[in-house]
Formats: sequence, structure tokens, C-alpha cells
Amino acid sequence: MFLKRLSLVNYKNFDSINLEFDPVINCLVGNNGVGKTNILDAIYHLSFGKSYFNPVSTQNIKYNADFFMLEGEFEKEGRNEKITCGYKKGLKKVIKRNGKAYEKFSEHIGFLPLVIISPADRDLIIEGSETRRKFMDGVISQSDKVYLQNLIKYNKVLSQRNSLLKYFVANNTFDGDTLAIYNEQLHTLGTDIFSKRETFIQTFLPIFHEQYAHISEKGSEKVDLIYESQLTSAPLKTLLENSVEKDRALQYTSAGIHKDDLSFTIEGHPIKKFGSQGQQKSFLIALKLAQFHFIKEQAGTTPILLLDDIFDKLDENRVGQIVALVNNESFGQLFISDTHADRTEKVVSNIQQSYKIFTL
Ligand SMILES: Nc1ncnc2c1ncn2[C@@H]1O[C@H](COP(=O)(O)OP(=O)(O)OP(=O)(O)O)[C@@H](O)[C@H]1O
Repeated sequence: MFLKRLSLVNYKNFDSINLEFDPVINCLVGNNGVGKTNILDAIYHLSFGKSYFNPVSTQNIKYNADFFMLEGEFEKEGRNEKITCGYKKGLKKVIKRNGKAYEKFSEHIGFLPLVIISPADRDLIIEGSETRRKFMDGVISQSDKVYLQNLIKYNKVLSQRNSLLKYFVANNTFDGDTLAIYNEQLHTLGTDIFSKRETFIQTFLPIFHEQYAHISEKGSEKVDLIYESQLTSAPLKTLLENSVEKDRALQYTSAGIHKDDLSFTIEGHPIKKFGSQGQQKSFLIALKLAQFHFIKEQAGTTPILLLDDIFDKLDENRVGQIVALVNNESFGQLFISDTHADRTEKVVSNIQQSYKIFTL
């Protein structure tokens, strides 16, 4: 699968731009702030239905405009696929495949597998558990539609249960029977999500270890991803029943898979506190490359790989290794952004593949 053409209208700093890509390697070069990352983000947007960097749709519209439109022409399994994503202030975002609008965005997720490696990935280490849960959900959802549907349903029931808890307090009342219905639904959906997250980590961890060993300077530190869930201690139904009094006081649901975390460790300690800058960067790249390999295996399609400002994380040799690795194995399509045209060209010209350089 690859992206042949991309056009943007009123997307971030672009009024209008049309680009025709190489099926293998594309380099976006130019000074800071010219919009290299915004182009990568537009490609991400067409795959995930939202920006990687700024999930607030109105802020993706160019200043003083009131809509944006993205259009990508992909080739997938020998067929032309035209994906458009349009958003006008005050209206719902519309994603279309070959002119037909999706009823639910979730139907589109996984259709164009894609992995991005960016300096913004550091949020996975710095931020709270929600960011890491979203990462895990994003990886699993690209190859498991049922997982994504269950997750959406779970979040809906969770928000209904939270509203009910607020209603109890506002109206000085309590209805255990209605709460029990929500508990039952959360239990069924949450148990399935829990077991899929457990299975995912078992498969993903060896791939991650292999990638880390490959990418790290010494490759000797022991790094790990540890799935943490309250559901390892008891079934969700029991957890929900046991926390009723607490939940009534808090006015939200304190137990469930929405509290799960994926902890990142180095030598058994949190990488956020104990990892060096270099170790943290290697950790994140290994995580994303593992995502690339995992999706490729599960979905049977080589994801598009976006390397945003990759030289910020790695020296030229290592970037060269990644570019070679991706291309040797699978001939996926690669997009690289960099401020130095000569540095990028040196790396990509070493690989016996076609490439195109775009100077912005
Ligand atoms: N909604 C928007 N409307 C207009 N301009 C925007 C909008 N959102 C972001 N920008 C502009 O886009 C530019 C940043 O673009 P981008 O992050 O793609 O740059 P870059 O070429 O990747 O730079 P760097 O090399 O520093 O990473 C900034 O000048 C920013 O102000």
C-alpha cells in the first residue's frame, strides 16, 4: 500500500498544496516551521481521522479560514483508493472512501495502517496513563475491529454510569438495580478488552525487546512494558460492586479497564525517572518500530511509516539502519522530515530504492 497523491486545502499553515509521492521513499526538507510535520500530520489524519499532534479539529484549520480539506489517493492491493477528510467549523468531520462517507470513523481505522515516529512521542513517557492506554488501543485497533467496537461501547456505558452516579448525588437518591445493569455491561465488555490487552502484550513484548536491542547503543539494559490492570486482582463485576460506596462519593467509576496502564521500565525502574535521554529516545523508537512490525504481521499490510525529525533522536548511521530495515523487509512507503537536505539525501541515497525529495 502507498500514497500516490496528497492535496491539502486550509490545513494548518497551508492554503493549498498538491504533492505527488514516490512509492518508496519521500523526504520533506526545509527550515523550521515551513510545514514538514504538518504534511506528515495530514497523512496521519487520513489514516486515523484525526491529527497526531493536535486533536482539536478547529485548530487544524488554517488561521482565519473556516474549513479544511484533505485528499489522498492511495494504491492498496492494486486498487485506487481515494480518501478525503473534510472539516468545517460547527459541523461534523466527514471522511469518505471513494466518494462514500463513513457512518462511523471506526470503520475506517485499520484500512490504511500507519505508524508515526516523532519527537512528540515523548508524551508517552511524560504524560499520564491515558496516553499509554491510547497507544495500546491504537495498536490493537488497527488489526482488531471487535476490540475497537467493544472499547467504544465500554466508554459509552462508562459515561452513562458516571452520569447516573452524579444524578444520585444531585437528587439525593440511589438505585442499585440500574447500577447493576451498567456493572454487568461493563463487566462483559471490560473483561474482553482486558484479555485482549493481555494477549497483545504477550505478543508485542518480544518484538519490542528485539527492536530495542537493535536500536540501543549497548543493547544491554533490560527494558520492559508491564501491563497493569485492576482486573488481575478480581473480576470487574466484583471490583465494581466493591467500589459502589467510593464511586457514589467520587461521582465517577473508580474501577475498570479505563484505569489500566502500560508501565515503561528500565532495569525494573520507571524509565521516566531513571532512563537517560538517549535511553528514553531508544525506548520510544523501539516501541514504534515494534508497532510497525506488529501491525504488519497482524494486518498483513505493511504500514506507511512517517519519520518526523528522526535525526533529533538518532545519528545518521542509525537512521540509515532504520530506513534500510524498513525497505529491505517489506518495501513499505516511508516519509522522512528533516531540516538538512544533504543529510537526508546522504542516508536515502545509500539504499538502492527510488526516492523523491520535496523542498518546502
Ligand atoms: N491552524 C494553523 N494555521 C496556520 N498555521 C499553523 C496552524 N497550526 C500550525 N501552524 C503553523 O505551522 C508551522 C509549523 O509547521 P510544522 O510543525 O509542520 O513545521 P516543520 O517544518 O515540521 O518545522 P520543524 O523543523 O521546526 O519541526 C508553524 O509556523 C505554525 O505556526
